[in-house]
Amino acid sequence: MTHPVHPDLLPAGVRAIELAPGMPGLAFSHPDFSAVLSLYGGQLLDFIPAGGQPLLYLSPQAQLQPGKAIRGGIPLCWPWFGPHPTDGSRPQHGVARTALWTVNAVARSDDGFHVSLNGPREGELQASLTLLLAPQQLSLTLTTRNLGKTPQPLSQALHSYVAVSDIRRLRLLGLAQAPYHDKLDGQFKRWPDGDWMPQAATDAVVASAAPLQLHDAGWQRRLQLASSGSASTVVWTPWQQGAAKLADLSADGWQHFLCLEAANAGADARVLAAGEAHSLTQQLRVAAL
Ligand SMILES: O=P(O)(O)OC[C@H]1O[C@@H](O)[C@H](O)[C@@H](O)[C@@H]1O
Repeated sequence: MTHPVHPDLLPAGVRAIELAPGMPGLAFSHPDFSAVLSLYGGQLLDFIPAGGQPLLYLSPQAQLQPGKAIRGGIPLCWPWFGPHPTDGSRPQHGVARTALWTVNAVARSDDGFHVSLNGPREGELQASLTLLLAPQQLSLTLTTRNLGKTPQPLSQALHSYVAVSDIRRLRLLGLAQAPYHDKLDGQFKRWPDGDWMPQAATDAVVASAAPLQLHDAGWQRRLQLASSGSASTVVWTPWQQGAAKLADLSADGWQHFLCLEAANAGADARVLAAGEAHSLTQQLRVAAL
């Protein structure tokens, strides 16, 4: 395969790679971190602070195959989150994660690497993505523009698979008392008070975009998550029984991630007016516990 990005256009520390046949990517190497971005899906797959544990979980069983979604990293659910609102034949979580994205620009500054990608067009909606990969921190902004003449619905998520030492050794702070839709039983509930410790399968669309902290006792690490352009957060873990139904997760894979997704989902789905653009951002920062 000829890589879509000519190596001469890439700054020092960035390499054009092929993740699998037909799946081009970029590999970033910086004194303070390394990262891998798949152009298939516009999906950041890996981000590892130097000498530290990975920030993102990528399933060793992930299928790197055109037509399949990659299990791990930060999949982009766009321009609908979950099942298509009216057409059950369309793919779960939209079309962005199985589309080939193109590189608009890659630059290096004192902050780190700045990447801008162009994504698919679906109907009248056009996607683009910017990433900042910096020491101890990454930030993604998914922008949607309505190129048409009529209002267009949009729901989406930056579906981050946060890598963890052991899901049973976590405390999540920031969602106490927030209303949420429990997708497992269809009920509307309130998030429990105090710190939350995952203890069972969870699939929640929480009506909150408050900053989150994830304390990981096993890795002695604190992750800070913040978002903008969002009023909803999705918290998902399949736990053991749910994971057993996912062919692209190993038997113990569920123990090693918690999905914390900056979203426009549920009641937070948007309608973009003709010509309007909307940006959804998620920022993840690592600190010691
Ligand atoms: O298996 P997929 O399509 O990547 O989806 C994984 C999960 O993604 C979450 O965001 C959804 O809330 C869950 O319902 C879903 O099961």
